[in-house]
Amino acid sequence: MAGPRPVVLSGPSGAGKSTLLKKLMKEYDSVFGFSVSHTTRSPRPGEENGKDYHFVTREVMQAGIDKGDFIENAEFSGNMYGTSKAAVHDVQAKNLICILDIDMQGVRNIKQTDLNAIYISIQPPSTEILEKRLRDRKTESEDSLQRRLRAAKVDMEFSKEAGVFDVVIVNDNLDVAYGQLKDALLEEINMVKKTSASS
Ligand SMILES: Nc1ncnc2c1ncn2[C@@H]1O[C@H](COP(=O)(O)OP(=O)(O)OP(=O)(O)O)[C@@H](O)[C@H]1O
Ligand SMILES: Nc1nc2c(ncn2[C@@H]2O[C@H](COP(=O)(O)O)[C@@H](O)[C@H]2O)c(=O)[nH]1
Repeated sequence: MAGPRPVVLSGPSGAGKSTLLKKLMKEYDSVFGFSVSHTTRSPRPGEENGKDYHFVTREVMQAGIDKGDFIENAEFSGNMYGTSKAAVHDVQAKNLICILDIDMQGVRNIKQTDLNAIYISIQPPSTEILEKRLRDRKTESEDSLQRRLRAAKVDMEFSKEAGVFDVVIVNDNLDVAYGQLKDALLEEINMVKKTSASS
């Protein structure tokens, strides 16, 4: 479908993707729409089904994958995650910039599609700071935290691969990182604003 280019935000768990994208969607609520993924993990306190994720069982998720309902799916830290075709379509149908928050397997898979996305990697200043942020968030068991830190090491290397990401943002100071994210998306934001003003 023609329309604004989707934005893929990726990077280690705990790097600050959700924090940054929530700020963006708050400031530009009529410009961005979130691609609500499916996952088999349990909801965290405050997370809403259908808003943060579609929380489903493995059986339901696998059935959807087998039916061809997903653009991409991956196993991360012991759970399944995936972007359904409907999640992206629902946002694009409103002429909004679709934001996907996905891991590096998702990035590789989305790159094989015709989505023509803008790829942005959000990285932590260091593994030590990442670990502190994840621990302070208090959402993970020790086992899940260790899995996420192992995945983070691979992800931090992946972000350095030439030609994968259009922009790599180190989220040290939140306001600085947010400014960099907005700068990277300014052209697309202005395009959507212009289109909605003329319609
Ligand atoms: N620049 C920052 N400085 C300090 N703390 C931050 C910063 N950015 C985010 N945080 C905090 O770090 C924690 C992890 O951030 P967040 O949940 O946004 O990460 P994430 O990349 O979306 O993780 P996941 O992939 O697991 O969903 C949160 O508690 C958040 O408040
Ligand atoms: N490949 C995909 N990865 C996804 C999707 N939705 C989220 N994610 C990534 O999973 C991890 C963990 O998320 P959490 O909410 O359990 O902390 C994180 O890196 C997300 O970016 C998806 O649909 N596909």
